[in-house]
Amino acid sequence: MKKALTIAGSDCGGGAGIQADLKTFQELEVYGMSVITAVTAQNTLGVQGVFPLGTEAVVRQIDSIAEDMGTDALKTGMLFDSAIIEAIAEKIKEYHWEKTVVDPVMIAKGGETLLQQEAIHALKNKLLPLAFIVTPNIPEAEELSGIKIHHFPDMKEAARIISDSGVRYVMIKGGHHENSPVSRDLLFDGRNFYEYTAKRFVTKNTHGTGCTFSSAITAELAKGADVFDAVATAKDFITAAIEDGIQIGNGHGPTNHWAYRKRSMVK
Ligand SMILES: Nc1ncnc2c1ncn2[C@@H]1O[C@H](COP(=O)(O)OP(=O)(O)O)[C@@H](O)[C@H]1O
Ligand SMILES: Cc1ncc(COP(=O)(O)O)c(N)n1
Repeated sequence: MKKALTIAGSDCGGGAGIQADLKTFQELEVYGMSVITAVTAQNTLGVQGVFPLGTEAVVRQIDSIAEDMGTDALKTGMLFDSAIIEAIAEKIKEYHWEKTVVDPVMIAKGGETLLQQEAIHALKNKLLPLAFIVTPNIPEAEELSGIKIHHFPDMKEAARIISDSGVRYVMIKGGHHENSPVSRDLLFDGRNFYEYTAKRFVTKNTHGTGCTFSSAITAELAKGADVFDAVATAKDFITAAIEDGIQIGNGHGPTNHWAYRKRSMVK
């Protein structure tokens, strides 16, 4: 069985972070492992507390996995600060991990900070050069590129700038374009652009969409898919998960990780 690792924050509410990643790995039939960078107290209403674990705890978890089991692909999510990012970058180099998906989580949907401002430099300069693919949403792409994204052509310009950091593929997610009838994501390979478009659903149950999407890419890469097939499957997975989103809690409910497999069983 292929293995996938997530290095991210815990969401006790189960919709985002480590919990969303492991559910996605399971649904896509890879063996899931996790390295926790921070524990959050969180629910569908927002983030009530953030408790980082510190670099030693992160490094020791990575070593435990690498020295025994290894992994076929990995993703990073919430990383909290530059010390944690630098420690992870060193480990990715040490273990020659090539299939690294970086989801540059910065701010929760409710506006709470999940990455310190001081860490953005380390993310760009230490982690992105080691990454296979980076998956920013629109505000994250603005932060990484330094330009404002108003329209689709701006996404292309931002992707070009982010690509200069040395990452192989840039995938900018269009989920934040709320007035569009479609959800249009853009992949850039350093030369050409590829669009992944699906129906946009009007729903408030979008907690964990980015985590779920990037972990689905990771699972597919672990199984040996190329980047285009991995992104296409991840897009189908997240679209189904959003369409069947779950009304749990009083705020932004989670997506439904079971929806994709349920549909393929019905077919
Ligand atoms: N309302 C929606 N309907 C359909 N797809 C969506 C919707 N919101 C987001 N998506 C898709 O979900 C994925 C995650 O995007 P996004 O929500 O922008 O990420 P993040 O959670 O990091 O902000 C992308 O493929 C995006 O196009
Ligand atoms: C621990 C943790 N990691 C990431 C997110 C971002 O979630 P989203 O996927 O909705 O952007 C979150 N809210 N909590």
